[in-house]
Amino acid sequence: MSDTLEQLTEILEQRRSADPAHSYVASLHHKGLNKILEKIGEEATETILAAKDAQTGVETHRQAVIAETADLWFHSLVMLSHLGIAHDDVLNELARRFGVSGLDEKAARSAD
Ligand SMILES: N=c1c2ncn([C@@H]3O[C@H](COP(=O)(O)OP(=O)(O)OP(=O)(O)O)[C@@H](O)[C@H]3O)c2ncn1[C@@H]1O[C@H](COP(=O)(O)O)[C@@H](O)[C@H]1O
Repeated sequence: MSDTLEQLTEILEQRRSADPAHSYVASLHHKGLNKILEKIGEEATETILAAKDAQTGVETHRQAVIAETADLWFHSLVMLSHLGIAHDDVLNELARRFGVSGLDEKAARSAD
C-alpha cells in the first residue's frame, strides 16, 4: 500500500513539469487548483452513489466502489501534489490519531 503511494507520488511529482498534451496529471496541474477540486467533488459524489448501490451486496457494485474510491484518492493526491503538501504529512496525521477516539477528540474540541 505504502509502496504504491510512494510510486504514485513520484510519478505525480514528475508530471508537474510534463507536457499537458501527453499527461492527464500534467493537464490537471495546467488547468489549476479549481479544476482539481472540481474533479475531487465529482469523484466524491460518484463514490457516494456507488457505495449506496453496493449496499445490495452485488459484486459489480462493490467493484464500482473500489474504482470510484481509487479515483477519489488519486485526485486527492494530485491536489496535495499541486499544493506542495507531502502525502506523508497526511499519513503522519492519521498515525498521530491512533488511539484517540473520535468521540473524545470531538468532546475536547467542544470544551475549548
Ligand atoms: N491513477 C491514475 C488515475 N486514476 C484515474 N485517472 C484518470 O482520471 C480521470 C477520471 O475522470 P473521469 O472518470 O471523470 O473521466 P473523464 O470524463 O475523462 O474526465 P474529465 O474529462 O471530466 O476531466 C480519467 O481520465 C482517468 O483515466 C488516472 N490517471 C492517472 N493515474 C496515474 O497517474 C499516472 C500518470 O498519468 P498521466 O499523467 O496521464 O501520464 C498513471 O500512470 C497512473 O499511475
